[in-house]
Amino acid sequence: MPKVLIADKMDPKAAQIFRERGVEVDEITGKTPEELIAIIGEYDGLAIRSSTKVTKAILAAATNLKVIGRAGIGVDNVDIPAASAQGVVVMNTPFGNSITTAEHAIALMFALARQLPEADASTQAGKWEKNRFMGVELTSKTLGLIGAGNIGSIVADRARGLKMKVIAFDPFLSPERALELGIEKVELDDLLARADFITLHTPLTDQTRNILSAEALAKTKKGVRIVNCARGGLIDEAALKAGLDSGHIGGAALDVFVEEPAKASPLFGTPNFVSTPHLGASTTEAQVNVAIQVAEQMADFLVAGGVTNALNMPSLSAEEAPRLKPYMALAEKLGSLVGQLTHGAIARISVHAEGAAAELNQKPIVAAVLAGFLRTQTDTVNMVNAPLLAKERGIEVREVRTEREGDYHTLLRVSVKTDAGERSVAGTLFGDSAPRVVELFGIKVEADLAGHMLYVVNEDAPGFIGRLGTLLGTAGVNIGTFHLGRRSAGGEAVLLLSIDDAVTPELLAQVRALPGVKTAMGLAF
Ligand SMILES: NC(=O)C1=CN([C@@H]2O[C@H](COP(=O)(O)OP(=O)(O)OC[C@H]3O[C@@H](n4cnc5c(N)ncnc54)[C@H](O)[C@@H]3O)[C@@H](O)[C@H]2O)C=CC1
Ligand SMILES: O=C(O)CCC(=O)C(=O)O
Repeated sequence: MPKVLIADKMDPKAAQIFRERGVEVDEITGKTPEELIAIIGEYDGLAIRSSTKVTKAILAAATNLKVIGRAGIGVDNVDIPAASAQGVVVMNTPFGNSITTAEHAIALMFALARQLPEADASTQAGKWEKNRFMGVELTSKTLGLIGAGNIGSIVADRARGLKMKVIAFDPFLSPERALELGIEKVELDDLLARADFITLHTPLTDQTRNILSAEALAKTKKGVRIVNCARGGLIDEAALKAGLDSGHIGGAALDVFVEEPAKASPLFGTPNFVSTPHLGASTTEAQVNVAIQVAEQMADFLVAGGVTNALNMPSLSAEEAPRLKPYMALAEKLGSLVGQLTHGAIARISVHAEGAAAELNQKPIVAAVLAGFLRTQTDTVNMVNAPLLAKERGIEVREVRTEREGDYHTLLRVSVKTDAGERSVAGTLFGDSAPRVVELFGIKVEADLAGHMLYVVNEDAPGFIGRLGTLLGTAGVNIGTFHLGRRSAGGEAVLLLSIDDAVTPELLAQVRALPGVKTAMGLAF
């Protein structure tokens, strides 16, 4: 039974779903990295929010880990390249907390417009400072969105309901989508010059880090009010403090900080500064949503092989998974076969799906071919890191589909291009489930690829099979299955034999010494 660790506080629905789906679950929150390292080795899955930082060191100790599920959107607390390199799938829940976070941005906008936190503190301190707190209306003001994805779009919708004019800077926002959202797409400088309120809704990337730098803040309208519910690091905090102190910035509300947890900040205590401790996603509704979603996604993966919302692997629904499973087995075997039979640098691997195979999701099939192929070179490869490893090794990967059936109802062909040219192997599924190789470098065969195998290429001549059989019998090698194919009578022939034990170097030397043998190799699947 797969075992999952819930390492951050999560709605109890998550644990309930894991159990219902046959996944054992431990909830151990608030651990230090060292404590997590000590226990992570026993888990197949790790469910987190934003508190747990999944570093290289934690991954190195996570020897059984197959999936990390982030109950939320941002995955900047997970070292995704390290997870991918280790073959661990990383999933998030991209929509479950968007409305909640958008509402928090709107709440903070109101808090700034009416100085609600300061007015509250003053009133509860018995001061009744009615004249001190003069606010502004949101109606007719210009809201500048930086980032108009899921959350930005919801903020835009709510702001339009509040009769604000919404402009947005987002290089990836299409004019059609802007029109649909009823917002004006602008350049950043234009937004800075026109916005009365600015809210940020982008991930933290090299392009967005300090997008509100000292220079950008200097271009804003005097009195601008700024809200960041996305990620710390989008705003230069020192420049923000200077802008608030000088009065150029009329107010700022941060839910997120460069350093979290933010227990001390020069911004704390600054007039017109409002802060919350990364509460954007903290509503009952959002937490139930993300807990259910992350548990279902992780259970789908661990129990049925379904992949949803993965950041480092192609999607594969739990419904598709059973249909794809035999194809993935075939793809891995074909990849492994060409990997074992090919020497030297590989320039390209092409995966060609024909007939029924062409109707399927090709991404997992291609990843399985690459994993099978690369496993002949490294042990640490799986479907998650295989495309990355192939890229690192300079292998071009091609995907081809032909829906028309050829000789077989369904066929996968894997071709490798090396300095010596291009060669291919092909396989089909018998009864839609049993993988069989049906072509080996242009020679028709029909073999299951399983266990230990002896591969021999020889000149087709009478008596050869008898001599080989005698040699194997004398060497005490038991033959399980025997598959034969030839290019033409008297031409090149190929033999694939399954045997009980691994082929020894001594046996190979004897086989290679038989008259007519061109190549002999031991294979393992
Ligand atoms: N405070 C909190 O508790 C929460 C924070 N978040 C954060 O909110 C942010 C936005 O989330 P979503 O809207 O779901 O993400 P999304 O991926 O749907 O939208 C992000 C938008 O940013 C845009 N973008 C990317 N690079 C840009 C650039 N250089 N300049 C301008 N725009 C750029 C993208 O085109 C996209 O439209 C994420 O960082 C997420 O982690 C999300 C949920 C809760
Ligand atoms: O889980 C949380 O409280 C933080 C949510 C968040 O930042 C996100 O989903 O990106």
